[in-house]
Amino acid sequence: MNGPPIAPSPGLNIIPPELSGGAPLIVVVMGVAGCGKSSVGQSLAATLGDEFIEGDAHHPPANIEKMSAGIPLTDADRDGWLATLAGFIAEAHRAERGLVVACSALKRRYRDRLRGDCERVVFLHLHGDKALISSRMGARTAHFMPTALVDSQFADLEMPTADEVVLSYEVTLPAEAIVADACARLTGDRKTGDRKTGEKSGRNA
Ligand SMILES: Nc1ncnc2c1ncn2[C@@H]1O[C@H](COP(=O)(O)OP(=O)(O)O)[C@@H](O)[C@H]1O
Ligand SMILES: O=C(O)[C@H](O)[C@@H](O)[C@H](O)[C@H](O)COP(=O)(O)O
Repeated sequence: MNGPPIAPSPGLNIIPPELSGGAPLIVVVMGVAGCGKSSVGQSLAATLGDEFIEGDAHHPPANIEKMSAGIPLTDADRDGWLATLAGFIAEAHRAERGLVVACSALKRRYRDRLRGDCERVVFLHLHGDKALISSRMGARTAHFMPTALVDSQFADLEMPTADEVVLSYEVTLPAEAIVADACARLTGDRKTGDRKTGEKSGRNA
């Protein structure tokens, strides 16, 4: 594997033993716009054989219009969107299915909302330098999110802490390295590839 080695941050990157070996986990790939949620999330879901849900596809049109116009979302704007994604997570949890969701989940209370009482939820936080993330956002074509919103994204970000179940990666790492390391930590002694492949539902349309 190329790229810098993966060094877990203290207290993070540990999947509690009670989550290893049981039903597949539900992963929320989180972080500010442009950090790599969609790229890493899609690839992780494909590797695990789980369904992938693109959170952006579930914003109401008013939220997309607001962000496109360079106006940051408020807690109220995010409320219904988080409820929708929390519903998908609860459904996967009930069915004991694995699931990967790309969702910024910037604030602690948003993450608590997404998790609800589903104990199999793990957050995968992609974090990095504002300048690097801005340049990746700027290089992206055909995306509604303007680089102008990067400051508000960082202002809203509440870094996950060790009392949350979090895998944390620097965005300087290649996406393939992040996926390989996360996959190994998430599956523990479970094997990937022998699970039923998640349906690619219309949720991402
Ligand atoms: N680990 C990485 N290394 C280099 N480029 C990356 C990495 N992850 C994502 N990218 C690129 O950065 C840009 C933003 O990634 P994207 O997945 O759209 O982020 P997000 O979904 O968080 O907004 C894309 O052009 C993507 O190809
Ligand atoms: O809560 C928010 O402010 C948004 O959800 C935001 O964080 C999210 O990242 C956008 O939907 C942009 O989409 P990308 O993350 O794909 O740039």
